[in-house]
Amino acid sequence: MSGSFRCSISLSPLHSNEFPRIPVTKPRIHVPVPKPMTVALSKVVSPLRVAAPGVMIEAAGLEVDRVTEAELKENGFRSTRKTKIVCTIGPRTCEFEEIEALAVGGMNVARVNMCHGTREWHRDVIRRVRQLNEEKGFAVAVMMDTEGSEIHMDDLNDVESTKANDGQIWTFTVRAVDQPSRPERTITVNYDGFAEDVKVGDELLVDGGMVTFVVIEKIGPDVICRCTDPGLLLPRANLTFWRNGSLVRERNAMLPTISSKDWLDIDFGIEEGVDFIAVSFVKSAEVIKTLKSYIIDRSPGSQIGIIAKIESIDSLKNLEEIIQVSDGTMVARGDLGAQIPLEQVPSVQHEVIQLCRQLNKPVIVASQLLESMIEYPIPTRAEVADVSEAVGQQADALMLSSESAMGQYPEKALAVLRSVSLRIEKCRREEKHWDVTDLRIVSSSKLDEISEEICNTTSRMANKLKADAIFVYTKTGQTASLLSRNRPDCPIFAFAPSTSIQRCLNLKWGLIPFRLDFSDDMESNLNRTFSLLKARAMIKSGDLIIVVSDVMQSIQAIKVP
Ligand SMILES: Nc1ncnc2c1ncn2[C@@H]1O[C@H](COP(=O)(O)OP(=O)(O)O)[C@@H](O)[C@H]1O
Ligand SMILES: C=C(OP(=O)(O)O)C(=O)O
Ligand SMILES: [K+]
Ligand SMILES: [Mg+2]
Repeated sequence: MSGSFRCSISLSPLHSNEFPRIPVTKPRIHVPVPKPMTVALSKVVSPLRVAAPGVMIEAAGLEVDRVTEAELKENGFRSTRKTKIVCTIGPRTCEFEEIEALAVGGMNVARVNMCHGTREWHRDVIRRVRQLNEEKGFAVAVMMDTEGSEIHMDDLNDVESTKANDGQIWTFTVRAVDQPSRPERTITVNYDGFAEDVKVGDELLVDGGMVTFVVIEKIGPDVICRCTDPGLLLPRANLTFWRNGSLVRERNAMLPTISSKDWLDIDFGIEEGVDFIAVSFVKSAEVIKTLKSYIIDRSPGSQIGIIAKIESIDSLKNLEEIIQVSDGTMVARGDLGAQIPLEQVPSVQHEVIQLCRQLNKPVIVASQLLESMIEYPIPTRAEVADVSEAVGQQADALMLSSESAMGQYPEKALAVLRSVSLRIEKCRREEKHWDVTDLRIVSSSKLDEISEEICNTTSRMANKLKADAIFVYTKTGQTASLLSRNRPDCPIFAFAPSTSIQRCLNLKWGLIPFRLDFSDDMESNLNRTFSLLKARAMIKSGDLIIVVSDVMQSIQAIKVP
């Protein structure tokens, strides 16, 4: 299947919250920003809601993210957004109201990056997300991203950035330099072997080439460099070094994927009950397996999903095994682009997305999607094209990094992701792209294979019959996931018995996760669900629903009574 496709162009807006027309000649002036979901939210009044305004109570045992509920009502069933959105929480978005604004704007997963900030800072953020979920009826999942053993600069004494000019001489050192007495143009590096690994003549790339130096001399722990490509040095920026046009992987290639600091962060993540742990610089499947058994030992029955970040050369060599053992993957294009030639990044993205789909794992496309929106209120056309490509390739999720962590327009960036997703998904539906992909069998037992075939058939049936929704009653989330993998036209309402499964399903394409206690009696489950959803005006008589469950291996097509 190819990620590119044609799309007919309509001149009138399709949805009130769709991406606005962009002026062609004068960029960055007075462009209306897609309307946030707040208006729709005020309409979400249901008989089940009995507490203070905006607070959803589990009055009758059915919980759904209230923004999703609003989106469903506003856009209609088939046009509900399928592509999920991950937002990195940073200094710009860490207060309760700021996180709430992102949740209202459609954030499905909040990511904290342990590379920055203190554990206390992250704890506060995680707890605010949880509080928001509990008090306001969101189902935002939390992802903790490890620092990993990358080589990076220190935090620059807490200054926001510092400029390196052409020809200037800078010292990169592994000495512990006392902060106040640090000489000018001296940067400390976190990796002890750094000075030994580099050689005179090596190129030192900051953040994959945002600033470049050449090594001119080594004096013990100090590496003296001349700036050859000037630019801004940012706190904790990543460092790679290159020799004769190739990435140098000396002893640093032997650094453990999970450092001792990462293990402490992982303990912290387990204690705080995060939903996902994203592992930076994964090289092999082994590390994921080790982490999984560690988590099971520490926290039996834990639902924490492990996301493998594809951002190193080594991960590309072991791609399939890594994806196989992980619960999801992130195409971490930032560091990936510092380790392989930039022009190879798009094809790696395409390959990882395809492979994840085949192996039934969710995939996130990350980094620089809307980089210019750190500073500007609208994106560049090229960025919109990049987002469109990722949505067209049917990635499960898109991620904001600096745009939401420290940019000036986090909510606008989120609105752009939302509206581009809606638009491109609609194009795909109109083009009927659903019948082209041949999915390989992923199940290892005959019983699972039957479920898998049921899911494939269900999706085809739902597309052909133009069903309004697929309902899936899923105890582990697996059946829901197999449906999502088919990327059907209509939304998949996934009823799961726990809030942790509900949150984990939030990362998967097209799944609308509900928390619902259900029994083995499908008829009573259905009657109950229909009446609960009808009471909330989420379905109506006559809607065509295809129903599957992992309790009973069957498919039912039902008109809502
Ligand atoms: N917890 C935090 N505290 C301070 N700054 C942060 C935090 N999280 C993110 N940031 C800022 O947002 C930027 C983008 O975040 P991210 O993409 O996660 O990190 P990085 O660019 O280091 O890979 C970071 O470079 C940093 O400046
Ligand atoms: C998402 C990425 O990882 P991080 O932001 O942690 O460097 C990346 O490198 O693209
Ligand atoms: K990280
Ligand atoms: Mg990275």
